[in-house]
Amino acid sequence: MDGPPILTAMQMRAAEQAAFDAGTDPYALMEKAGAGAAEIIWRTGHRRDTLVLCGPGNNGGDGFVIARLLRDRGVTVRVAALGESRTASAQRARVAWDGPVEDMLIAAGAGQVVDALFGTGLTRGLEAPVAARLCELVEGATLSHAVDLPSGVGGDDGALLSDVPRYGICVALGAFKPAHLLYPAAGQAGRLALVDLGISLPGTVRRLGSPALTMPGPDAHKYNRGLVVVIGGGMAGASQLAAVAAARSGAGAVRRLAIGGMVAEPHAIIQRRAEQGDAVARELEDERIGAVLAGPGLGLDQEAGGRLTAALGSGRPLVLDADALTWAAKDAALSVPGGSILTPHEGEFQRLFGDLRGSKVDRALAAALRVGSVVVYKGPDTVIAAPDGRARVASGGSTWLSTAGTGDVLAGLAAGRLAVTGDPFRAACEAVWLHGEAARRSGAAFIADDLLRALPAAIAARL
Ligand SMILES: NC(=O)C1=CN([C@@H]2O[C@H](COP(=O)(O)OP(=O)(O)OC[C@H]3O[C@@H](n4cnc5c(N)ncnc54)[C@H](OP(=O)(O)O)[C@@H]3O)[C@@H](O)[C@H]2O)[C@@H](O)CC1
Ligand SMILES: [K+]
Repeated sequence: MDGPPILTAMQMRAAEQAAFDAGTDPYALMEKAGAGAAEIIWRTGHRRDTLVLCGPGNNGGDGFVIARLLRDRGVTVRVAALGESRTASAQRARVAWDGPVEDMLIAAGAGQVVDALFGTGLTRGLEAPVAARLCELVEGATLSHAVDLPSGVGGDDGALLSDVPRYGICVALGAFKPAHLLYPAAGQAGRLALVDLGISLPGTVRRLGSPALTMPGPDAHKYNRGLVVVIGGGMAGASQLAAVAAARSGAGAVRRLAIGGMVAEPHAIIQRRAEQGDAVARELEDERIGAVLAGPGLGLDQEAGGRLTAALGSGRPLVLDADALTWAAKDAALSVPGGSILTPHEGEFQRLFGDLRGSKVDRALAAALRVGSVVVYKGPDTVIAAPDGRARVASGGSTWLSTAGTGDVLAGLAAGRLAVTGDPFRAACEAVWLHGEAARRSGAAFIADDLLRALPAAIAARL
């Protein structure tokens, strides 16, 4: 679950400063960063003729180190700079490169381009002629690498501050930055690589890693493996997708409370009629219940409100999705109990929390703190945030997930894992990972039902 840390520019600078204070030589760190990046570029580009673009700061310094080390391996390397080097380490790296330095704005292209113009020190978009030339050079190359960050992206929030080309590989130095995983910036690199600089880093915000799941023990039975109740509504298919996802997430038993006709299969899902709030409340009195899911197909009529009110007042661990979030946004009387899991997409998030400031990670964390619950802020870059400040980011998954019913599957997985683990943050992380893995295994043009079939193999892969 714990992938590599994600640091803002300020956190990165603080981590580097702590390493310097503890005796690390700043120039040695630049050499290490440049060597790590050069190794990755060498492995992919080999002897391809290379143009390294160097900016005025330490990112440019990394570029001079990379140029020198590639040339030492026999690569034909040219360097083009944007002005003078302004930091002590960058000046030292520039002196160590004893070849010519061309003007970036008029330099000719090459088969491989390395962008070391700007990294975490970028404070504003590139001037239009610089951005235009950068795009021409990168798009004209067969291989391209952005060093630390694509020049022109806001490292902390993933915004595009000027025109940014699309790179083959982005080589992150020391740690991932939010822009490596948050869109639109995350879409500007085909692949991500990470160079470990060996410095100690804070780990509260991380990339989502693969979970370690466990088999049921010999004492397992359907109730101690987790009992899930899914509250249904007018759209039976949505709550059914969620119920099957909960069952296939490893939970021991799943009940679906239906308001109308029953769904034929699978037979493993127990279906009961519960149309009014008081009937739902009675169903939720069972103390063995490990998670209640409300939202998928719930409805927005008065009776749906009654069913949701019963869930909110049940005292059981909750997962709230879809219509439950719409209800919570429009009816201030419906307060979300702390310790729940909320799974809003962009529109639901906006309706619930309004315009929060900062990056998607910042907004998810602020929302989690406000409701005292885990927030799964969905999208091509899904952020899972806990009220204690932990966050995990899952990005770059299958874009085929943008189809009807996949949100119901995710909500069901979250409820299932919550019943299994009893830990909302862990459950949300496991659910997002399993959802992404089931999508990856389902290939192209799948439908939500296909994800359900892919789940057992996705789980087996992590046992
Ligand atoms: N710290 C370390 O020890 C290590 C750091 N490492 C590397 O350092 C990178 C961070 O370096 P950095 O802080 O020097 O910032 P960087 O991104 O090179 O640019 C800043 C310069 O650009 C300028 N500038 C900004 N925006 C601009 C614009 N739109 N158009 C024009 N100019 C603009 C800005 O000037 P100003 O804003 O004052 O005008 C300043 O001169 C990091 O990403 C990693 O690659 C690694 O070597 C590991 C060791
Ligand atoms: K760069």
